[in-house]
Amino acid sequence: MATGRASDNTVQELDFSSCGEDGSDSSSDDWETRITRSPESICRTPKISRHRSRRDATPSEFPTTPLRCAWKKLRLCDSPSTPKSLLSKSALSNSVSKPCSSQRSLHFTGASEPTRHSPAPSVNVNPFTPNTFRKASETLKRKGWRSDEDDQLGDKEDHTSSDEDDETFLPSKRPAVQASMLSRYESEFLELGRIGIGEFGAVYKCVKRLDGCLYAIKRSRRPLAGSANEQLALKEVYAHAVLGHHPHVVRYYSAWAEDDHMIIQNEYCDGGSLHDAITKKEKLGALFLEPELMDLLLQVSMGLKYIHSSGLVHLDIKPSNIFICQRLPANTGGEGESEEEEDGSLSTAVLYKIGDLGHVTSSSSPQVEEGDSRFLASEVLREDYTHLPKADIFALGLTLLLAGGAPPLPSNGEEWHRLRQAQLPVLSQKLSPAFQSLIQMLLHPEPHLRPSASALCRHPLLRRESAKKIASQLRKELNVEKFRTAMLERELKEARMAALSPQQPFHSLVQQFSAHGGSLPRTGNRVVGKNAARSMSFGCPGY
Ligand SMILES: Nc1ncnc2c1ncn2[C@@H]1O[C@H](COP(=O)(O)OP(=O)(O)OP(=O)(O)O)[C@@H](O)[C@H]1O
Ligand SMILES: [Mg+2]
Repeated sequence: MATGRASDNTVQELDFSSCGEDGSDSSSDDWETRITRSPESICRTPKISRHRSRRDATPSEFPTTPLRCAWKKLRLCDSPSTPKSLLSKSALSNSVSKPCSSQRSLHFTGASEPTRHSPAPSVNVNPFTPNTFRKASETLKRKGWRSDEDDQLGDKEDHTSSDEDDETFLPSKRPAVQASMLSRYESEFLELGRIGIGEFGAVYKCVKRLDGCLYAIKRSRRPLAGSANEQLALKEVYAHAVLGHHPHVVRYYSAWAEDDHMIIQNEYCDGGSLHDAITKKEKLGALFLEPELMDLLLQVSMGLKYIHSSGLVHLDIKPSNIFICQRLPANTGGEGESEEEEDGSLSTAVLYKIGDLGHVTSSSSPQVEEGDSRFLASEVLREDYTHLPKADIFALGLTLLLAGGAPPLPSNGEEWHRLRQAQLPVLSQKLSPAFQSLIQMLLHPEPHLRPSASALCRHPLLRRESAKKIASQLRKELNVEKFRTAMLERELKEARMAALSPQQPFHSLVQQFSAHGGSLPRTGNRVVGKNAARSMSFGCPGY
């Protein structure tokens, strides 16, 4: 998997500007030749190669597949729509392949009176976004980013995909592109940089001009019409649309077709993928330790439980398809997280989310497109689909091994088979026997003997670890509260003493308390610890 900064060339050469049928494919070809394949994406079993050739088959071999028809119908470049609305709209109209006049009238800035020849829309600042991004947005606002004169903006090629983007990204300096020339992607999003490349496509970090929030926009690498790739693309969209929202599944917002490529707008996960996190730790000579592995296992099991209970299976669970969201302190006590509270993952610093639903299929009537061969359960290779959800459990077991320090997994050969015969690699850390045997169960050669995702969510070992974490979090919070109370008691005592002293005039009392950043002690309904900022200003040992 390749991550990193979007090179100047890449950004410059992307051609999203056409939404007509007759858009040239040359940009796509350039695109494809520029892409370096991820190590994960090039590992396939011979069987998968067979599937691959099926995918790359000519249109005539798939003349009337429903998916093909659906794809054609998706070729709209209209106002923002869900796939469902796209489909229903397309059923009503035959004019879908014509350049869309409605798109020309899309105006998001509100900063100036939109005209037909207005430049690219700028980006709105969302006051409700988390601090980091808001700060960046406000800085930009101060710099006059959202001015009427978009040609004052900085160079688009200055954008990178680095973490500093959140703090310092600059908007694009567009040549005098008229809004009427913009694709939906361009008119609705400001691209900040490329964040990853996979088998299916490239993923870009973008800010949506209208709501000012970050999104991960995935664009298929190859033109889809006429190839079986459209089946994969649509699978991902269908799965997302059916799945709805879950804290451990990457959230889907929208999808549309543009210039014969599928574009999917997903939640942006600021911690990147688990694969990135493992690589980063490896470089530092570190590993995911047992409590972290348990947390990972519990959280991904929750996501899988949700997917499986919806009658679907993922079939491509692996570190590069598990995404990380760093939890902001402000979120930890928020409402609307009851599901997480129930599951016990509220106390964790990171949220793991299952993404990349391109291989999802129904467990009852499966159409299997195997994922990465390194994570493939042997029964799937044998085309035994009777316990498909357990194939996800198997892949999760291997994912845990990798995070726990196992050497790289084989994509075929003797070693591949040994792993599927309960012969696990030696890890570079010692795990407790209980956890070791749980991992062994995940990788059981007999799929029906592997625990289900639901059983894993209830597993005492994982629940205990999660309870320990909650207890430690609560202990920390209790200590902070104790410290605050102690400070308030001290202030109260000092105030009482000062009040009792006959020499001290009232105004000096006021001065004394304001010097402490405090307030006069009140009789009545003082809420202890309410003014947290004041108490914390004395400095809290250990925090
Ligand atoms: N929502 C997201 N938030 C942050 N980064 C993302 C997101 N989606 C994808 N990425 C980045 O882009 C890379 C490729 O994404 P994704 O897995 O969706 O594409 P893919 O083409 O299906 O890849 P593969 O076939 O290798 O699984 C990921 O490994 C990750 O680094
Ligand atoms: Mg992927």
